[in-house]
Amino acid sequence: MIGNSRLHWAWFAGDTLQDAWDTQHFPAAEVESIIQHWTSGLLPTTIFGEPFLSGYSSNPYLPLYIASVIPEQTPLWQTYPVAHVITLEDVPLLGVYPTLGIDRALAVLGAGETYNYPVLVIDAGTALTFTGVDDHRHLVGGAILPGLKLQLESLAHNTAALPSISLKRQLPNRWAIDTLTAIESGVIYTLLAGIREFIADWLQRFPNSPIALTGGDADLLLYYLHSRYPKFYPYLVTDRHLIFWGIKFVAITKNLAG
Ligand SMILES: Nc1ncnc2c1ncn2[C@@H]1O[C@H](COP(=O)(O)OP(=O)(O)O)[C@@H](O)[C@H]1O
Ligand SMILES: CC(C)(COP(=O)(O)O)[C@@H](O)C(=O)NCCC(=O)O
Ligand SMILES: [K+]
Repeated sequence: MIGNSRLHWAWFAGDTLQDAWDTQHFPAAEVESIIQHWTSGLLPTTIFGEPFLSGYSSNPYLPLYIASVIPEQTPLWQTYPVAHVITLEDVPLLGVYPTLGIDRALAVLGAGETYNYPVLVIDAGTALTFTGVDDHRHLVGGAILPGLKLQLESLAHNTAALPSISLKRQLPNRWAIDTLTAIESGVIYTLLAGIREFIADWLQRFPNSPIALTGGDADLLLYYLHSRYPKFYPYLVTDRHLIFWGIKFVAITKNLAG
């Protein structure tokens, strides 16, 4: 999965997830040399210090399923001889609109297949997105806002006095009396209040629907949500692999591997 912040990798043997990890984006020349390694059977076990297809060393023609929200990066990986690019047409959801992000479609499909429909996915990635589908796999809709890191970075980058901060696993004082806590408080409590509204509205329409959290900030967000809104506890799950479950479903049902 080519996301806006980084690449998300999963290695499947049959339909069993063996390993999952993230790497940075690679420049074109680097991608070319990675693919050369794969196709020549010389598989590096680490790239830039990240595990990379570790444990996998025999068959260089492992099929590669690609989903991407960065159009320019997709063709770089398509030079691999058994690359399959997953597009919205491959995803068995009804009522999608043409520009819906493939990550959102796959995550909500993966969530529905794993936790049942109807389902709401909250993806706390570069952007934070809500994506809901009903029990007929029909897209209800969703929303997009800047993710946690993006909110913090945009404050730091567009002001003279505000520093760049990262969030801790602890709720700040709402009524802060220092700058760092004031930023934390503003971003966290506003985000949580907004998320609460979306969840409450969703549960009103679809009582008992599971709500699946994914993306780089899912664990932190779940911690905050549990602390602030314990009544949502029974509905919330975190699953970092929703998109991979979606890709697996598409790959198996469409038999994309041929
Ligand atoms: N090592 C990391 N690199 C980048 N982002 C990270 C990392 N660890 C946690 N994060 C958090 O994950 C978020 C990005 O989520 P992710 O799901 O990786 O994004 P995307 O799918 O858009 O590439 C960032 O907002 C950041 O706060
Ligand atoms: C909203 C997104 C930027 C989220 O990307 P991410 O944060 O996961 O990298 C991506 O799903 C996207 O480009 N969507 C297209 C617009 C839409 O979904 O309506
Ligand atoms: K853009």
